[in-house]
Amino acid sequence: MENFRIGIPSKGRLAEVATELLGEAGLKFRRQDRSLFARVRDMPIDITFLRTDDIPVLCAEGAIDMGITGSDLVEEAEVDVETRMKLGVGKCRLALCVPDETEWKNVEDMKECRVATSFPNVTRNYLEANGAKPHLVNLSGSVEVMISLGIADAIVDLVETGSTLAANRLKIFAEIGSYETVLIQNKQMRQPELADRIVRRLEGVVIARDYSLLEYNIQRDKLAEAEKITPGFNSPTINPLEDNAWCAVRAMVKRKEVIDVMERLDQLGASAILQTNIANCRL
Ligand SMILES: Nc1ncnc2c1ncn2[C@@H]1O[C@H](COP(=O)(O)OP(=O)(O)OP(=O)(O)O)[C@@H](O)[C@H]1O
Ligand SMILES: O=P(O)(O)OC[C@H]1O[C@H](OP(=O)(O)OP(=O)(O)O)[C@H](O)[C@@H]1O
Ligand SMILES: [Mg+2]
Repeated sequence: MENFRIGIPSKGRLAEVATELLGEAGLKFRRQDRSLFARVRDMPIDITFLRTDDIPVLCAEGAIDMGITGSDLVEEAEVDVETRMKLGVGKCRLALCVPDETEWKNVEDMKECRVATSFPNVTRNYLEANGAKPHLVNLSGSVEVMISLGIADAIVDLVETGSTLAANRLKIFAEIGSYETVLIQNKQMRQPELADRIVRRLEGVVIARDYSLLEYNIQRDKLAEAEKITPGFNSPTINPLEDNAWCAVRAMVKRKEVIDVMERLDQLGASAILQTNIANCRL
């Protein structure tokens, strides 16, 4: 049987993100200079390096069995693929943006305007659903300068920090959607067991990146309250201590909440509160 194929971006901001994720999930490969293929060590899998925006259609057509790309590009491609999981990286929003000093009050006002974008399908669907029939100017990049070049009145583009908008004296008028990097798969999967194995491995890495392990000692009569602060992924692990009035608790906590949770445990009277980062996990 032919090797299973995973398509990942050959360049751009998602190229390294995808390689790193797969590597942490134990799918190791080395890309030779400019080569379009790499074989995964000890697994019947080939990695194909592709343009990020071609990955959805190539996956739908069966050129690759799975792919890593942006969910914005999946939506724009309007193809029939299955999204297996969100990868917790590459988060951004697609927004309709206008000059800072705009006089428009809402999207319906923008009936006859010219909109520059590299997302024509999503843009048309959104504007038509909101009662506007725009003239679309289709571009593949540098969309933000099109208003000052005089060829558009508004743009639809990705926003992450908002610094590109600010630099061009633009502001968000309406948010169209939130997106992130995803793992997609062809609908007629030839090797579903292998696909599930890859998903499980990636889940281990994605969840581990998102959580820390918190351990602490707490008086038994305060345990119920402590458990409310750290309910864990399923439930916390409780162990007895030599002093019967105390017990040890171990629970997974969202990394971005760790500081706040530690503070609340401290206030409750917990001691020896330790945070450990998790490299990988199976839950
Ligand atoms: N700030 C951002 N701007 C654009 N895309 C982002 C941003 N943050 C995350 N992404 C995601 O990355 C995808 C773009 O990936 P791509 O491989 O084209 O990277 P790139 O760095 O924009 O490359 P290029 O220089 O070819 O434009 C988007 O479709 C989106 O899913
Ligand atoms: O909100 P921000 O953090 O400023 O990020 C958003 C900007 O980043 C992307 O451009 P990119 O760097 O991919 O350049 P490109 O236009 O050449 O694709 C995107 O198209 C926006 O212009
Ligand atoms: Mg780009």
